[in-house]
Amino acid sequence: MTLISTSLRFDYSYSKIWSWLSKNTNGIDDFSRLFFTIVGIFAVFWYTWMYIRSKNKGKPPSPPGPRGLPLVGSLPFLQPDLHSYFAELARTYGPVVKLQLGSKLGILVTSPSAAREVLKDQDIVFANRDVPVAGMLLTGGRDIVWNPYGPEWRMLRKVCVLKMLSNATLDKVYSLRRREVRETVGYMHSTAGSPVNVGEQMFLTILNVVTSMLWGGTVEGDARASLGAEFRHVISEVTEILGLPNISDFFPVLAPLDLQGLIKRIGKPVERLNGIVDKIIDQRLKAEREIGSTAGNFKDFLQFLLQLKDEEDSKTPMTMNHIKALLLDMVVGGSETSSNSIEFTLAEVINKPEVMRKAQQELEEVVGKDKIVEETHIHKLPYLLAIMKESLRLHPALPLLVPHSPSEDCSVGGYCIPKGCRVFVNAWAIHRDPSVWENPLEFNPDRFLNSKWDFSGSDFNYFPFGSGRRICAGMAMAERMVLYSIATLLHSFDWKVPEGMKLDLTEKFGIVLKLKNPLVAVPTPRLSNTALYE
Ligand code: HEM
Repeated sequence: MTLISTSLRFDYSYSKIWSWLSKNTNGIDDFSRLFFTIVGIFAVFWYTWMYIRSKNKGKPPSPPGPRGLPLVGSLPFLQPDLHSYFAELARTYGPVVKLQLGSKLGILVTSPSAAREVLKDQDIVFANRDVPVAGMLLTGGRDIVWNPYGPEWRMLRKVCVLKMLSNATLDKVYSLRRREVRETVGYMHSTAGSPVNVGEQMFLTILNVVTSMLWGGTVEGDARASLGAEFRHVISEVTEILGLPNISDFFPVLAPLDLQGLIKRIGKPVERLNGIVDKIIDQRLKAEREIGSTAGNFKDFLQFLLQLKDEEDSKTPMTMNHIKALLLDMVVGGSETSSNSIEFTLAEVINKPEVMRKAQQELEEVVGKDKIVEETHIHKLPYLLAIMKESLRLHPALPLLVPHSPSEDCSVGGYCIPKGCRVFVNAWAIHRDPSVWENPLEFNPDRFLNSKWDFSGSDFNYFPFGSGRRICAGMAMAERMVLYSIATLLHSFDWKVPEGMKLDLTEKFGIVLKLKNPLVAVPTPRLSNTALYE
């Protein structure tokens, strides 16, 4: 009986659907039409949901995060200072946060244990980059910074870390660092009593060191000075644009429209940078043709790289494009990072006169007031090292590192992290975590005296140079250059802000963190013998 009535009901329903679907609208009942539409939609959703559930069975959940708007996600809510905005989101949602940025998924990592999972436990999985459109324009993604993890990246990194920026090579080119730092001291002495734009001076110093290491023999005299000023302009333009959220990255289909005009804006400085590097390489090749190769005696990195290219005996040969990309990495990656760090350090020290006194006292004991600082002194200056560490804790040059990207689906902090997303490890926020650091916002170098923290990236409470395979390739050079410069500036001068001006330590986010308002300070010579400033 039940079977017959069920079958009759089914036949009845079936014929209703059929009459509706076949548009046989004779006597259509609006109610059943609506009913079957809803049931149909519900069935589709239900099957889809069951399918996704069965596929995701056993998979960890997605990280929590703000809901965002349809299509654009959280893009309209991004704030200019991404590092502090991301830290705020972490306070609301936890150490692993999901942030939908247009069609791209961003993952924010803001705890030492989650950072360890990304940079150590799953180092290889996360060793890729999500290359921004602007980064592609700069080097075609073929340099160390943007190259995916693989043989090409390994070859470039080996050349850079083991040959060009190794301690042994850096020792060989100390005279270049010394010459540039002494020149800066001489300039500051000649204008003593007047305000100095510290960041600008230190940028030129570092840039001259880096470029003399790279191609020192080629560009000399006035050309070198004007090249320095031009480089500063184009490099700060490039790093500024690299740090801006670009709609073309979040909606690749819209990339050709360049809606914010960022690609157009970065085009000019990139063209100029490429033009300068091309010209320098051409001049060198011409000189080698005319005078003959100087292979054998180490002259500079360009000579070394051209030699490597000619040898071409490895499986991953060095090409001219690689050489250009490496030179650009050194110039762009090495200059602003170091000079901004020196500027932040000096600003913090000026803000704390007792720290300046303590550092100068240490310098007097180790160097004396009748000699100049040499790089060999820096290993004997523990308080100065503590000052550098504390400055990089509060103001890490790359506050979100260079974003990493996983090569496969994986999990972090118990959450599912999909392949290809953009992972921001917020070193800046971790360095200010009150559960790790006492009075985290206070500049207090003492916390690093006799401490276990170093720059090796083995402790995930403190990693200003990153950690793991993608750790900074120029760490050895940065450490020497920043310490040597700070030691020399504090040994040679007393520093104060100009009368009537206030020291402003506000930061401005960019791929490289900077002071919002450049540090302008007045140096007063503190060594009695003027010969020590020549
Ligand atoms: C105070 C100065 C510096 C700081 C704080 C710093 C910090 C960093 C950080 C945090 C990263 C990213 C690590 C990651 O993604 O996990 C990085 C990458 C890099 N840095 Fe530095 N850096 C500095 C100076 C330099 C210098 C002087 C050079 C070269 C002359 C340099 C060359 C590079 C390169 C090539 C990479 C990319 C490494 C890769 O992707 O394999 N950096 N740096």
